[in-house]
Amino acid sequence: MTLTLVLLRHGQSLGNAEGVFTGWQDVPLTELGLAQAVRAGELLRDAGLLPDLVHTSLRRRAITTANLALDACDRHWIPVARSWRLNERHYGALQGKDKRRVREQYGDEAFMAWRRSYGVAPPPEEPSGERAPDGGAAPDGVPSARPADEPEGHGEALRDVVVRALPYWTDAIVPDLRSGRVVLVAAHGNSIRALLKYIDHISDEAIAALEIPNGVPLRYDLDEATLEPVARTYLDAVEAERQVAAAALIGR
Ligand SMILES: O=C(O)[C@@H](CO)OP(=O)(O)O
Repeated sequence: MTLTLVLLRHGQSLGNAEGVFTGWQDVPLTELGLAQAVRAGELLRDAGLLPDLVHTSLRRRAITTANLALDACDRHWIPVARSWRLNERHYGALQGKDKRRVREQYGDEAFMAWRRSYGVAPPPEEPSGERAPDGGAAPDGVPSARPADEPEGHGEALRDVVVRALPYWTDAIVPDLRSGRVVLVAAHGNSIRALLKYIDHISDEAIAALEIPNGVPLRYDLDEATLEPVARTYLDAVEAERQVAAAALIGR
């Protein structure tokens, strides 16, 4: 017997479209992102892969994506759980900064180490009275109240994301999987990379090459006893591959 997990990175966000480091900032989906979210639900419906419950981060790009996808496959009513532990990696001082400018200023090596290495954390935020303490203000400057159980964010290496996401995997997601239900996790590029680092035993070096496309459901069949992956499938492999290839151009 296998257990069924579906991982879904949010559709294209405003930060993605503008080439800006987003992290814990709470940005909306673009028109393309909204369409990708609906398409994700249609893919789930067409594959007969209907989630029984959903876990999301606390950011609207993941929550909106889950809502639209679930509506498109008539699973809008399923139970939902949310946690800051599924949030995007906190990008420290880089949040809100233009990726191309950061790459030009600090060079390719630092740019890629901050974005894709396992152990290198982005530079810490400068203390400033004008920003929300969690960097959670939307780009238009409207502050967003921090959810009650969300700690103040600091720049995180992917390693830090693994450390804070794993308790949620073990205590919240795994029990739902073990109950035999199809579990959807709607999250972010780097929080999904963190989960896959653990689930797929990806080495610290190899994780640098892993890119997660926007809005393409990724199905994992896990061995019931060991939780080892038996199969992994993007529901639209062509679109996933197209986006992964395009990711090489981010910041260029
Ligand atoms: O800006 C971010 O928060 C992330 C995800 O969009 O960017 P990157 O892909 O560079 O890690």
